[in-house]
Amino acid sequence: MMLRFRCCRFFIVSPFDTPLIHSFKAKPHWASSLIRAQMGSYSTTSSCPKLVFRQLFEKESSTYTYLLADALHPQKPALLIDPVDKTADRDLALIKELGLTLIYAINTHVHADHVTGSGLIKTKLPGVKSIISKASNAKADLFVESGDKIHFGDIFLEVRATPGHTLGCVTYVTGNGPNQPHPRVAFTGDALLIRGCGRTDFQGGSSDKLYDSVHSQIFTLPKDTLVYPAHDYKGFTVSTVGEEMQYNPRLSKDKETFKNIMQNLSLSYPKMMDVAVPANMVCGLQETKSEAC
Ligand SMILES: N[C@@H](CCC(=O)N[C@@H](CSS)C(=O)NCC(=O)O)C(=O)O
Repeated sequence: MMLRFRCCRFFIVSPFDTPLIHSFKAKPHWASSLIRAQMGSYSTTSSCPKLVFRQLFEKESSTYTYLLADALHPQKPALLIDPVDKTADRDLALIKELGLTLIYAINTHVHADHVTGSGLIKTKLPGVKSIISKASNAKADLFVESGDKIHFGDIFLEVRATPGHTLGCVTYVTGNGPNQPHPRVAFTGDALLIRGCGRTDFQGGSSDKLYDSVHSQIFTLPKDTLVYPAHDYKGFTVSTVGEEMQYNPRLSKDKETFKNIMQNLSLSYPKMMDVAVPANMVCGLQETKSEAC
């Protein structure tokens, strides 16, 4: 049991190198403990032999798709979080190369800026099941709600409802347990972006709800939890709960300030919105409607 736990630990590596280690030595013992504790919240380098993890990027919509699999399970069951239609072939080729068995195509919400790859993937691999939240009102094979667990091999994701960007947004968090990845990993969709958050001006968006969702469902996770969002527009790849609690320029503020910021974002509507939203309500394949979901 101990061996399995160690095997699945994400190794904490300092994002800083030697000069900071020197400065540790110059400080009293209590100060270095404090710095080490704070560093734990910001460390993002990880390794876990059991968990296959790939962050994949679709550059037109700046979308991240995540591939996860249990490499130690005989079938190597895998899932994709937020696949994009344009990069579905790339992702499926990688899955084949790695000898994984894709079982789920999962969405964090009904996206407005790109078409999901779920439907397309299902036409190519009919055994794959699509998953989305019940609250999204979209078509899929399986619907999840807060507290549900999605198992792939011996690893699972826990579902946390995080409405606010859209009504049906959820965050998927790796399980809390001795044989689960450590630190935990949160796939936050558009609820929490790195140093930002999803807009709240359409699709049932609400800045009031988003603030509550992030503070109650994400900022209550351990501070070293890794944060992987559905988009990044600034070149960031990963953050942590502790880092976003401290430095997120929107969500580290009080609720009234946050609501004011969100009201004044003045973003133009996503270019693909009129195509993407109706398509994503039916798994990304409008022409074949719900049969493909
Ligand atoms: N320019 C892009 C859309 C950019 C955008 O609005 N992104 C959304 C997430 S996708 S609906 C968002 O919430 N952004 C928050 C922010 O602060 O940027 C396009 O035309 O597709």
